[in-house]
Amino acid sequence: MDPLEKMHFTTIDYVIFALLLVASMGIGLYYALSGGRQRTTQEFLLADRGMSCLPVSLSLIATFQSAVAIVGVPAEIYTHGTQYWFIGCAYILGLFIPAHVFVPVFYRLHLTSAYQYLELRFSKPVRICGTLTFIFQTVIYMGVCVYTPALALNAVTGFDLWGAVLATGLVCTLYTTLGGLKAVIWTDVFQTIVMFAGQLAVIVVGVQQTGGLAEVWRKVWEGNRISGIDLNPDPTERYTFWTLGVGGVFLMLSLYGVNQAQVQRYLSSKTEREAIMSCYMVFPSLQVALALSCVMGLVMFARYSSATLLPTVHQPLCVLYPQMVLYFVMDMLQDLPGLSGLFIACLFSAALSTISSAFNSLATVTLEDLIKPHCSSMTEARATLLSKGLACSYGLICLAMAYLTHLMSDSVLQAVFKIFGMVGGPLLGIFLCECDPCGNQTSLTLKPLCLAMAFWVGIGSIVTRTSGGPAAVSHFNCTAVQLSGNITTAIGTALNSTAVPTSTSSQPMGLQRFYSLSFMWYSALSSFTVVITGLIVSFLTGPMKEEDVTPGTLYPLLGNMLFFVPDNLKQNLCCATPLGHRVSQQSTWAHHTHSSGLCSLVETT
Ligand SMILES: CC(C)(CO)[C@@H](O)C(=O)NCCC(=O)O
Ligand code: NA
Repeated sequence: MDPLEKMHFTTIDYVIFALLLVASMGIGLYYALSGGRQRTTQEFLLADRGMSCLPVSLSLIATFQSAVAIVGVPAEIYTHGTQYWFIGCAYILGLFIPAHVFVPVFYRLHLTSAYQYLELRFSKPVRICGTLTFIFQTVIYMGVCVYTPALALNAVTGFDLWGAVLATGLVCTLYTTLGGLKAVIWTDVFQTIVMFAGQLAVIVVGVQQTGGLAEVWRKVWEGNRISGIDLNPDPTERYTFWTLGVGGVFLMLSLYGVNQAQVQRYLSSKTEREAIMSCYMVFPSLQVALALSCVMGLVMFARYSSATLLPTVHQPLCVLYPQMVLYFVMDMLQDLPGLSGLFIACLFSAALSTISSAFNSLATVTLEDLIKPHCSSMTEARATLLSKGLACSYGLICLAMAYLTHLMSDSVLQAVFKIFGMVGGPLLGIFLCECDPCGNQTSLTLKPLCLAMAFWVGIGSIVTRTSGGPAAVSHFNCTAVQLSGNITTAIGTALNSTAVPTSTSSQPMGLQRFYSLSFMWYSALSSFTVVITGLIVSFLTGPMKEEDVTPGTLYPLLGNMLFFVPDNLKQNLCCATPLGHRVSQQSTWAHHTHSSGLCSLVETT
């Protein structure tokens, strides 16, 4: 089949896609009309703090599993082999630390916004800075999320690009504004199931059409796509065990530990135990999600590794990065009506579940951190109305951001990882000061400096196009066919080139070398610089006075690590800082702390 020829999309496919939108709207309407009918901010933004762990955990994975991962990961596996799969190792610490360090601290403080924590621990300017950083990161991210599936669908089926963007953006805005966080979480549950079903269907059909599991295995093995563990310490190497397993932990922490979208879900849990449980339950579901995308990449490779299986041998199969997966799916499923619709629904489910979380969490931080502190007399009814207005406005901003994404040209998965690292990394660094009882105000004034450095390496790599090794295009010998006029980065796959690509470019030198740092390290690098400069400055300027530390805002890291040391010795080491239990008890804690000082308190847990 000619890659430039648009593929057929039957009525059943359109119906399935429409059903997804209708069902999501239905869930939104249900929560607008049931329960407390979304008349308080507690219900609209925090689902009445009554959620149980199963929906919360599925919603947690849906938030950062967007169409970017669904189309980006298989393409990554196809071109670079299975090395990326090792990011699964980062999930262990990347979820264990949030469950036991961040969740208890945030939950016991009874927060609404994660950035409230920054004011309790440090000061108001730090909180504002955190909130603005989050808004910046999320607004860019949601543009990419809504644009990616629409572009892929447009390129392969000719479905109107802006029609798809408008449909997803508007439907999502509507159900988010109507049904609040309850609707967001329950649509996430439904959409996660559709997402898994769509990917599974493609894998099953793909394996069957390629000639069975053994055949798929033989082809990916012969094509050198199964990567062993790569322990190369070079930080400019795109994917190695270190970039994925260690750098990935920091990426996971910034997403699952301190990102408002996720923190809000922990806070909406019925009890602290449920919140911790939901974090644990993310682990298996996230492994399933990762395995599905990786296996899909392998099946795709197996199918196209041999020229004889290609529909048209004379035409090189060259597809653009985001479209590659969709091309594969449509090529395979076109004779099975309904299944391609299911995959399109899977792609849009992934997008909807991400942008709905973005709208709700953006409304929350804007109201709680930017507006409420200035209007203390606002009534509950007004605040709820305002938060609905905010959710709706962010929905419209999302459409504008989709247009901006249209003008960008980086590979989407890379672009998203770069944004997460550049913007989310420094923010994670500030939150990591949770474990540093001595951290003071002054130590955070250097934050802009660290942010500047994170941006320097990120922007430098975008401008010079170097991060994580040369672009895939240079690996393969191919004439790039441009499916869409606006994207210039094309990923080519030569028909017969199944050998592992050889790196052709010379070693980068000097600044070039700094820019070519693998983007998987961005989060780790920027959060580390914040922590290290923070430690040095607070050491030089003297630690924060004990009575200035808000009780419950410190995690007794040293105290817990030295669990084998007797309590009285720990007191002398000044590392037994208590963890507050509830905000209602805060006054007692405060009283206690002010009269006796933090060090004399023995940990009660
Ligand atoms: C968060 C991870 C890394 C977990 O595997 C993954 O879901 C991911 O790559 N997410 C970012 C890209 C996206 O928006 O889907
Ligand atoms: Na999603």
